Amino acid sequence: MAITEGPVKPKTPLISFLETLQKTALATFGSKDFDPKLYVDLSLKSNLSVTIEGFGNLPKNQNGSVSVDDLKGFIEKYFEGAGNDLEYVQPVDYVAVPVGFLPKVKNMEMREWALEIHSLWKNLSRKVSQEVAKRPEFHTLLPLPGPVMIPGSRFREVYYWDSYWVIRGLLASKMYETAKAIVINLIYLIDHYGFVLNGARAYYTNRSQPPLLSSMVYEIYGVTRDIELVKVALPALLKEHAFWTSGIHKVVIIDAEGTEHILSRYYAMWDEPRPESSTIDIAAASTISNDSERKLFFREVASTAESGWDFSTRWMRDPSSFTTLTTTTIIPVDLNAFLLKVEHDLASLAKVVGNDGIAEIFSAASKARQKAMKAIMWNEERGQWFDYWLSGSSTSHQEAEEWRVENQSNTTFASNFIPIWINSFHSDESLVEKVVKSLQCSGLLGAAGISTSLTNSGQQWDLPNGWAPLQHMIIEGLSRSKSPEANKMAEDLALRWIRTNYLAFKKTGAMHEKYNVLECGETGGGGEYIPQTGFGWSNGVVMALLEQFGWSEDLSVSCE
Ligand SMILES: OC[C@H]1O[C@H](O[C@H]2O[C@H](CO)[C@@H](O)[C@H](O)[C@H]2O)[C@H](O)[C@@H](O)[C@@H]1O
Repeated sequence: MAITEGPVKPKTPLISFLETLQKTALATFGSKDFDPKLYVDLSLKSNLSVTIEGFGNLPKNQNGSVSVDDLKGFIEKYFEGAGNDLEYVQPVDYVAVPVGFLPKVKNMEMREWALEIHSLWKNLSRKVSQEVAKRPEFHTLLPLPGPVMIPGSRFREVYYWDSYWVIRGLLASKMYETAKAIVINLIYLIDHYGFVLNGARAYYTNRSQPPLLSSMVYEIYGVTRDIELVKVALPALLKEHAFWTSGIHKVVIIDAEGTEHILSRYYAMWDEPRPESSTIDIAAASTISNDSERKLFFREVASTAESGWDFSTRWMRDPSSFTTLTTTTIIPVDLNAFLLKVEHDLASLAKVVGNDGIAEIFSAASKARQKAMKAIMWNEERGQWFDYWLSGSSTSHQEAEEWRVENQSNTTFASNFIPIWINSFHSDESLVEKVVKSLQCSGLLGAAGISTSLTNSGQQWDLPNGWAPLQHMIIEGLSRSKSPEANKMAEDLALRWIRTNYLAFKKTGAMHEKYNVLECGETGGGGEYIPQTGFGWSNGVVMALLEQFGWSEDLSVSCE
């Protein structure tokens, strides 16, 4: 199904120019080690018009390149370095050894390692320079009211869903003020843009990322009992819920019994190449000759980025062809599980501030979504929830569609197990039993944890990569159920993941954003990881798992 309609956000003049610069840089420097994002993260030293004039004066070759010296000189003269508009800031609540730090980690070597990771928060902590608010048109970085934790590596700005696991780690580090400041920044984004952006950059204003803000507030409240934070967050969370459950994100499905269900999907307000990956997206679209089809493809690319799973065969009609991305026509299991969690959280946070009316509305909403997920996504024989592929008799995103058994995907991904993270699923013992069996023989489990998919496609969200956030949610869900078998599985998977991170850290001196789950201690592919800086959500997951499970194993034990 091709959905042809949908809003598109305007592009800023600075982004348009930086994309031109990015293209020129690729033609000039070549593709080896080329990172397109670097160019859209630069900030101006002088007015854009002066900069464009300076660029126009560079002698150009026919292929669009300029001389390497000319381009280097131009960039130096007219731009501040990428990331220079973010300042290092010492977190106010950082202490080298927090009181009550990871009480279950008794082993001295592991404690030292955990303290080393804890100390990495200092390296990832940033605040947006005041220059950004003074002259926003000079920057693609967006102003924010407080300090943030960035993922690290090439990601120089705060990210939405990464922040959830960063916060879980900060809570283990007893850095409650830093955790709250991140939430306040995300609320600020909702106040200004109507939703939490993918990340705090002007080129991310066309999409969000998996909605986990309510979970951040819920976790912080659980530890700090800070009612003021809940009061501030609630109106923003209500706005965010509306963003995900109406308009372009809303999908209506009529089940086999004729009951209508409302679910959600990813849908970016963008139909051009992503500025941070413009050269890559243009190359990917080179086989598409038709303009409107190219626009559809670019929307699918941006919508996949909204899913956080950029990229995976999960979203492709033909796993061997990237241009068959069709994310907007898929009802994703994980997105709907996250929204179910938002609804549960809103019900309980509303109660915290004494608003029983809102609590009732969201308690009813959560029941409706849980029912919808059962009717549309749950597969009793397989013991998993599956993404649902819309068949799309229409090009509108508002019309109801009838459920068809053949439209339920039958491909296993780690996302099929994410609902087990949600209380109303993991409290159901017979359901947990089925899910545990299914996960056990899913083929996703390896020496180093839970793989993301079974397809070795070369895409970063496919085999052989295992990602920290997915491990954490599945492990946490299993550990919270009453089933001893599920608890045992959770502990086993947690230790596999901790060990993988530990061995990789010893080998490379760095935390990585993903690991090869087939081999323990492997670092996984892609990206550049700078030793001693850590990677935000990976640090957070390890800290949270160490807090929950401790470490009782002999470090010399191998991964078999
Ligand atoms: O630069 C390309 C893409 O990078 C981001 O995606 C990846 O990193 C994020 C930060 O750690 C993470 O949240 C996401 O799940 C990763 O796939 C960015 O989010 C994309 O929008 C962007 O196009």
